[in-house]
Amino acid sequence: MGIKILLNGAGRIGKSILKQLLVDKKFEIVAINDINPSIENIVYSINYDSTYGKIDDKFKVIEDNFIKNKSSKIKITHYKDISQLYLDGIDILIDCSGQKVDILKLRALNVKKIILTHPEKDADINLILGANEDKYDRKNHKIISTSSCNATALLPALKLIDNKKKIICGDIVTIHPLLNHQRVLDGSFVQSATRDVDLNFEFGRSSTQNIIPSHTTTIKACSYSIEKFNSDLISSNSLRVPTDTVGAINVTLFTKEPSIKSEIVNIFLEFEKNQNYPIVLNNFEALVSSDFKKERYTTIIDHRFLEVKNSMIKLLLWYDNEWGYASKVVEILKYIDLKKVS
Ligand SMILES: NC(=O)c1ccc[n+]([C@@H]2O[C@H](COP(=O)([O-])OP(=O)(O)OC[C@H]3O[C@@H](n4cnc5c(N)ncnc54)[C@H](O)[C@@H]3O)[C@@H](O)[C@H]2O)c1
Repeated sequence: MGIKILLNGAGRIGKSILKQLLVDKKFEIVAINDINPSIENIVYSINYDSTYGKIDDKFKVIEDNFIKNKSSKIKITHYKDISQLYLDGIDILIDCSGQKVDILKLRALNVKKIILTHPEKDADINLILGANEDKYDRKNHKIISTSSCNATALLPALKLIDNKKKIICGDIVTIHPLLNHQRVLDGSFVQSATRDVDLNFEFGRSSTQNIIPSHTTTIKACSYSIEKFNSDLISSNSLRVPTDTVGAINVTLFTKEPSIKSEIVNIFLEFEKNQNYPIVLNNFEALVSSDFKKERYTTIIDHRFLEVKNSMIKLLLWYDNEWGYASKVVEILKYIDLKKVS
């Protein structure tokens, strides 16, 4: 029997996690909670997806709020308040609802672990593989944030360079696909509690017709995992672009030690050879964003654009912000190794 999981929120990230866990026998998604009141629509949106295609083993609605395919049977509920969820027999609750959570309410829930798919400074740990997994305390950490897609991509690269060359300052620009909280055509402003987006006028503009500049919480999210990588050290902003998935980050770093290009190239080549999880991938080919769709590696260094000038290092990173990030959530589920908890 697999580790039993309840997924709260079956949107872009929830469904990517679901599809990756469906083929992993260690885990069993036994319940999905989503405020979408239509169980038929939930099934439809799992079976068919414009970004990643349709699934072979399709789900059907069966009696009593259950959905089923050849391998799984999942209970569907529609509670808005996370503390109303029926958690009997659930080992892990994964929250992908995009709603701000009350940490005290979460701590009271009767499950072994709670995974939050957004950065959360009050979580027990904001865990990024390749950055701070050694700080995970199996016994005492119950609420685990898996940070953001951008921080998951960026922090392993920052840490690798800092270890060898000591970063003294830098700047990043995230080039990010559109997200469900934006508007298709021009509309009213947008707010998003978990993304620290408050009254954002630009996100109320058409996501398909514009490159939209905005602030990004990437560096703040990095600082929740490793404190020194904060906005005093690194400035940031973001450009939202009209593509469905796969983001890029343009990174400029100034280091205490000057470098030559081959040293920086070698840092990433070495890490790729010795890593325990799919984190760093080195790309030398003439690829574009859609070539990285469904890629599980989340710090993809594009060596065509790696530049070194004395103490300045310039990098271009790629990552699939949905599938790649979800695959890290799945790796983290394995890393926290529930069998050793009880
Ligand atoms: N999309 C990305 O690229 C990405 C990457 C990393 C992390 N995240 C984070 O993952 C979370 C979800 O993002 P998303 O892009 O999947 O959003 P989404 O809007 O596609 O999905 C959110 C889902 O949660 C449901 N929901 C809303 N309120 C709920 C509630 N109170 N209880 C239960 N379900 C509720 C919605 O009906 C929807 O199905 C956010 O916190 C986001 O910051 C997103």
